Amino acid sequence: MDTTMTTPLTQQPAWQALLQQRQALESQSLRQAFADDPDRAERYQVQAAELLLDYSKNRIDDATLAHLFDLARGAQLEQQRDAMFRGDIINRTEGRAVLHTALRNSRQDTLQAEGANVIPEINQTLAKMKAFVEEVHSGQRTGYTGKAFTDVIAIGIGGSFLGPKVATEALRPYAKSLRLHYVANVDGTSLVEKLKKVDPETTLVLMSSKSFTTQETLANTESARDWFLQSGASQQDVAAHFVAVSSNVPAAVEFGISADNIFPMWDWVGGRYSLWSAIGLPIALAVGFDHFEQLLRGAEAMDSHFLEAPLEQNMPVIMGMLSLWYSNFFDAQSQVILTYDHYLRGLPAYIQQLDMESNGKSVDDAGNPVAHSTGPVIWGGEGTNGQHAYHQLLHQGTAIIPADFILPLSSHNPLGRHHNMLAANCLAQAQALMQGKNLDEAKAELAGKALSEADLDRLARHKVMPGNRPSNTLVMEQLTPATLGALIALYEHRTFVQGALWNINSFDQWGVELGKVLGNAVLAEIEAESASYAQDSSTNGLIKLLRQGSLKA
Ligand SMILES: O=P(O)(O)OC[C@H]1O[C@](O)(CO)[C@@H](O)[C@@H]1O
Repeated sequence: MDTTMTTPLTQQPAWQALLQQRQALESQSLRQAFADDPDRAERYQVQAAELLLDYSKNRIDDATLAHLFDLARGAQLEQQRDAMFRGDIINRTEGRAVLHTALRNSRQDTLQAEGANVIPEINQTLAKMKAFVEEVHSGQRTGYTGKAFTDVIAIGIGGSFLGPKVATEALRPYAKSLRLHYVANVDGTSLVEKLKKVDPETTLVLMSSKSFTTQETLANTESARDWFLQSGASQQDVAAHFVAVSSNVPAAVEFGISADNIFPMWDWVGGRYSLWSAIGLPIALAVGFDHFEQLLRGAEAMDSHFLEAPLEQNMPVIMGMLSLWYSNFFDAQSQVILTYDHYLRGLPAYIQQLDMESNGKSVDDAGNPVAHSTGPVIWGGEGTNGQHAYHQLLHQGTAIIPADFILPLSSHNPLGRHHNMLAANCLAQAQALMQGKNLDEAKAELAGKALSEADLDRLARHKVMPGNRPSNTLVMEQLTPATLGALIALYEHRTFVQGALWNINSFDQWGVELGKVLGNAVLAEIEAESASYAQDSSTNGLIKLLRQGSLKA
């Protein structure tokens, strides 16, 4: 089914209504809205898959929400969502289905995509992963000298790195004894520093690359293999220590990975949506296959909610529409993810790739320039650290930066009052953003200080906080494999919702290609016997410096 929108988004009646709504809300005070309506928090709250979203501190009212859902219906969001889950070719620039949801689908035996039933091969791969993880954990599978594995060097980049790394960090309380070390960057320092910590006899090298063409991952794997061979191991021993995950099995075999040690994935899984596939093998090695399965089940619970809940009570839809509301109607150029759990410290970087590589597009499905802004800059970090850094700008900067606060109700590490303090900071930050501080309040704070009227007025102006700064608060009882799975799936679907509304392809990433091609040409120039200096003058000058290794002329 072609789900391409017939009426462009900006020409839909709901878009026009939202423009007016934006004007009407200009004078809205969120602080006043809470004072006027004691039920506001309860009304603007939704629960799904063991997560609770409080979206009451947003620049919305009932009319705004109604128009946003109208806009979603006008854009055929439900039909587009169903097309994705069904396995239609919705990544039309690459001619691919988009079926990360099939990877965590325990309800169906059959799902046809790109001409084949994908469920049996998913299940076979899960079974192969399970067996492998159990063999490593039990010591049945050992290194070439018969010693049990103690460490895993997991090599991959982008989607073949961020998801596994973030999940491994987040699920640390569930960790088994294997130590995971992630290497992504082609900077040799990254690999060298990790290799210093491990013993080749007890180290498994797990390379993940969907394409098996990624320069960084191939270079790191080759260097890891050199390190292994230089330690006294033979070429034959490589088979016991090197494992690959890839959709390009022939390339992995050609690289020298034993066919038994290759875990397949498929074209219909986007890299940044792939942690649910064999790309998640490092997660299963870190925390056990049972916990990996719970991660899948948590994501599946969010999938069911996304598929079944009416738009008005649909968590990913609400979050996606709110995000669009600020991007398109408040000119919010960035959004911040603030995790109040140390184990979730890597999540902002994960969501950054997920959202920015998906929705950083400027042409629509037909290739025409979009008439509105698309993906915002996503950034963030862990609370409370950010409160002593960039929160200043969130509170008093000139830009509106919508924030997502993420908080488990209890900690895996109860330590005195620490969790209460952490949680209080989280709640207070959202409250401060929402209510702000007006001039009268700022002046009242200064009353009694020995200040002239002029100085008091000047100082008070510096202390004013505009308030009305929107945020969501996402809460879970505890960070578990299931709640982590639901949380990540929530952001995947939020990303989808926005891409669907904007009528862009959230599943390709052509923008990363040019740099790769130019990088090869520049590398050839740096390494050439005699450089031709055929680039622009800036690049030529920098190549010259690199070849010299000196700043001297
Ligand atoms: O898994 P691969 O094919 O090595 O790709 C790694 C990453 O590189 C990208 O293609 C971008 O260059 C991402 O989309 C992907 O997650």
